[in-house]
Amino acid sequence: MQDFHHNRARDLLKNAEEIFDQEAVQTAVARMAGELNARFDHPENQEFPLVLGVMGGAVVFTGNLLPQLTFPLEFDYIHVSRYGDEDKGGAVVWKVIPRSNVVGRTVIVLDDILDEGETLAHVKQRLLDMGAAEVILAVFCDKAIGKAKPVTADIIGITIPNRFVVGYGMDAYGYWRNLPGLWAIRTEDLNS
Ligand SMILES: O=P(O)(O)OC[C@H]1O[C@H](OP(=O)(O)OP(=O)(O)O)[C@H](O)[C@@H]1O
Ligand code: HPA
Repeated sequence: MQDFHHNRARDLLKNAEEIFDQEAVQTAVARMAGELNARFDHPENQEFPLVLGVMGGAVVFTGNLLPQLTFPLEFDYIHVSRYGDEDKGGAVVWKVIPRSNVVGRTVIVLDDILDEGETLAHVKQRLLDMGAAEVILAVFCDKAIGKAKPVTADIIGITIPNRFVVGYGMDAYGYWRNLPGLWAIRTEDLNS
């Protein structure tokens, strides 16, 4: 069983193409931190935003970005999944819902990828329905899918081509969230 997954993961990566290396990723994240600091790190800005990481894909992005933010904030997480171990999205499934600490707050939502936009549209609406004062969507990558999305991100790290990617928190079939760069999976290696 373990060797099946080990070999399948290695085969996927063998045929994949690195589209953004670690340095490019880190440069993009530093720029995003700068954009957030430019808005929130002022003595006259007395906000105390709530930063919400969308688990599990945002775990790496969140861990990199947070120490680069220089203003007072509270951190929490939510857990939503739409892809599971597939390469096509389905219904949005909530695993950990937002808490009452969102009420009246400026909420900065961190996610790894805006693909079809269903997940973050759902997340944003839920936060607003719960009473968040403002929701800022910060996504590490925005996939150019060639059609309109139900939501747009306020802060974007990189725009990626319309390909299924792994790395920097993103997975295919559970594999390769741990890669420091971004790799596009070969179409023939996808299930759908
Ligand atoms: O814009 P969308 O098409 O809705 O896709 C984006 C979402 O898909 C991924 O989550 P996934 O459901 O794979 O769960 P994961 O975070 O555990 O990988 C990713 O982390 C985003 O939250
Ligand atoms: O391209 C992707 N890769 C990994 N996870 C994803 N979730 C939505 N799109 C993607």
